[in-house]
Amino acid sequence: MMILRPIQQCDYPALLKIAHESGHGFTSLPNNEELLQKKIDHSISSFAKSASHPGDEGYLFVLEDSETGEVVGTSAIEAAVGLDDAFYHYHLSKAIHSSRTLNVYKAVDILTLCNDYTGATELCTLFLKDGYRKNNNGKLLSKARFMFIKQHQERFAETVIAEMRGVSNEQGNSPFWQWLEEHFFSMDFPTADYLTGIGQKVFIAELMPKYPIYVNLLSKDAQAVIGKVHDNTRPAIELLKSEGFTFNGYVDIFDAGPTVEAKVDNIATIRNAKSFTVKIGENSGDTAVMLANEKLNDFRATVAQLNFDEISSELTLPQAMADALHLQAGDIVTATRI
Ligand SMILES: CC(C)(COP(=O)(O)OP(=O)(O)OC[C@H]1O[C@@H](n2cnc3c(N)ncnc32)[C@H](O)[C@@H]1OP(=O)(O)O)[C@@H](O)C(=O)NCCC(=O)NCCSC(=O)CCC(=O)O
Ligand SMILES: NC(=[NH2+])NCCC[C@H](N)C(=O)O
Repeated sequence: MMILRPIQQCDYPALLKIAHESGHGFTSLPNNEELLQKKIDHSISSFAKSASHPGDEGYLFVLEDSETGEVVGTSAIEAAVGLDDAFYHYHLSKAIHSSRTLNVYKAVDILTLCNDYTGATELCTLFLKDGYRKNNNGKLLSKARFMFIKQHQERFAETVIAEMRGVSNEQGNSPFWQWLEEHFFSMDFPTADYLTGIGQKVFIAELMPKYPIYVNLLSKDAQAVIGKVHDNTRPAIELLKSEGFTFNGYVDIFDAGPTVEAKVDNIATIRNAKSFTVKIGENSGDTAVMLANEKLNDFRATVAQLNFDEISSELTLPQAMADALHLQAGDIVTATRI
């Protein structure tokens, strides 16, 4: 069984390995042992804390193969971004340059530096090991976060965003960054991304062009990747689109990857998931169902093929599955088709 749960101290070696495997542009998992250890500590204290509104909490989940005990993936939620450091985006908008007299009409795209998503909840750190990219594992990692948000809405903001990894190659060259580097910085993309990941984002943003940039003045290669995702990130953005997330013109200031957004009440899993009372017994069906207990620091979620009656107020779970989800007969489980 694949079980999603909050990260624990003993997961440190697995997290270090994932930080290595996730590669360039995966900002939230830099190869920095001290920072990764801090992330674990911060997550454990966030799950343990009582919170009545979104603050600086960060919730880091891991996916464990219960048969082998191996940790094969991560996903995370930042309760509110930009509350103690500035959180930047470029916003893509249009300006019309027209002259009736000369019969000229031109619509030009403009990138403007902004902090519009300050206070939003951010989904991040979605990564699944190669051999495990099958059997709904990616869906579980991405979507179980919405069950957690549904159960603890007071801990999260009304707007939920995700910054998707933008285009860069294996060596870590990003066409958008290339242009910035040439004109404003003397630092490569992996270094800028690394500094952001370890929290030195403000220092970099100070060097960014402050005034709006006309997109048609950028190199053709830079223009071509604005709002485009890294090939490996296509499944991640598809998963969010299936939940109702949309692109509203906000892009990353370094690689121009798109940020997608949804209002919490419009997220499909949050709308569709329901609470059921657990019954213990045999259940062999063919509906793929995502299930989660309703605990905080003992949160557990999985996906299983079940006989699933959405109208009923009860859901029958085999003993082994109930055990893996830390549930007993009579407990409440959140469930939805996946
Ligand atoms: C993102 C995951 C975890 C997703 O796992 P899987 O690859 O197993 O997912 P999947 O179930 O196969 O695919 C999910 C959906 O995307 C569709 N899909 C897959 N590949 C596609 C492609 N090339 N183009 C269009 N759609 C595609 C599938 O058909 C499926 O939709 P249907 O079910 O409809 O068929 C993994 O790919 C991964 O670890 N990627 C590398 C790391 C990465 O770039 N992570 C995102 C960073 S950005 C981030 O972390 C913020 C975002 C966030 O936190 O959510
Ligand atoms: N445009 C970017 N590179 N943004 C960061 C993308 C990666 C992802 N949001 C993370 O958690 O690290």
